[in-house]
Amino acid sequence: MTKRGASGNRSALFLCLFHQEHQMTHTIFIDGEAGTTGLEIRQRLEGRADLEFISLTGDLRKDPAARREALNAADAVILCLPDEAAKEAVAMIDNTTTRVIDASTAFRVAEGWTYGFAEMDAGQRAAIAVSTRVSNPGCYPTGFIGLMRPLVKAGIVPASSFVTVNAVSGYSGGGKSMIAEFEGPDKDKALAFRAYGLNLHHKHVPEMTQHTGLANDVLFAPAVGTYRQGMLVEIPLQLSALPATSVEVIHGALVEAYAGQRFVEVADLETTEAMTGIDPEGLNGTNRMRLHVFGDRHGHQARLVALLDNLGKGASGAAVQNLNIMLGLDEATGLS
Ligand SMILES: NC(=O)C1=CN([C@@H]2O[C@H](COP(=O)(O)OP(=O)(O)OC[C@H]3O[C@@H](n4cnc5c(N)ncnc54)[C@H](OP(=O)(O)O)[C@@H]3O)[C@@H](O)[C@H]2O)C=CC1
Ligand SMILES: CC(=O)N[C@@H](CCC(=O)OP(=O)(O)O)C(=O)O
Repeated sequence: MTKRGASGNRSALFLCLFHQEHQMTHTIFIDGEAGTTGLEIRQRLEGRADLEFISLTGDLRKDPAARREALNAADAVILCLPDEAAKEAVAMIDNTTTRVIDASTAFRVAEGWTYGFAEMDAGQRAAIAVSTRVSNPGCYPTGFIGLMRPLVKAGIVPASSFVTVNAVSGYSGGGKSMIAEFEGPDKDKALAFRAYGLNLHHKHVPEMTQHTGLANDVLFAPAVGTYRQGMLVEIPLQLSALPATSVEVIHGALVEAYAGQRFVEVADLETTEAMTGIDPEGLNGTNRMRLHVFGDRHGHQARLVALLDNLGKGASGAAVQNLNIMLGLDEATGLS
């Protein structure tokens, strides 16, 4: 491992470039590297001989000049910042070559950005591969869109439907401030379980609605629990309110939509019928998402449930998957 300035006099900015000794090919800058999502991305990229990293430490982390220089020196940047800082970072890029993956909510329904959910459509992976601006999906939307988009596309759920989604997340979903609330000195004051988003204006509603093709805003009811990581995203469906359908038809549509995908799987109906509960932490540490269709095969109701790690397929894992795709690599490099 050697350490050098990003280029020429850039070393005056104490901009440090860490790289492996051999065949360095792609230079990566993670803006917000010290945050919850940034740290997880860095861990997943650790030890990759094909990548070199620009890293800003100390006061330089938030220094506009140092960030501008890093953003323009990198081949690819991953923004792990609050929305406003992400917008600021994108505006600082004044070249046409730096490729951007934004983990925030800022650009998920924005013109000119590609939604970074590779499995959501046959052409999405190819679109990500050639895009210079990729917005990483939100954690809850990954579960919701994963379940709902194939059903709207197949006409099983009409686009005009009024859909509700319930969810529970570990507290790492709220970033450093929520982690401090649940792990800091006042942790005893944190509720074991709390419903939130009670004003019904959660920031994920636009992307959940737009990327499923639904015409009406989704009614989103999230909650957070006293555990760090992992989530369940659930869509309750009254099948009698839909055009003739069944648990088997819904399950079949999901199986067909995700056939051959490495990171999105559909639990078989025998498995879901035997389940008496579902653990939100069940896929922690992975980039996988598992979709379940619960319900009586001859019944009139179903509960569709996505299980994922909010920091895995819901954030950092997906960001690494998108980076791999954009760099023309096997999308699973460094992921499990
Ligand atoms: N946590 C999750 O499960 C998910 C998060 N996301 C999104 O990823 C983004 C990051 O979230 P998360 O990692 O949870 O948040 P954190 O609060 O844990 O981390 C954000 C980081 O950004 C840094 N930062 C803030 N403003 C600036 C700035 N102007 N310049 C440089 N650095 C700055 C913070 O610095 P400091 O350390 O000083 O506070 C912090 O290190 C958000 O947009 C979030 O919505 C997406 C999917 C899931
Ligand atoms: C528990 C919790 O607070 N979760 C966050 C969402 C975390 C997340 O993934 O938001 P983005 O994907 O949009 O960054 C929230 O509801 O705002």
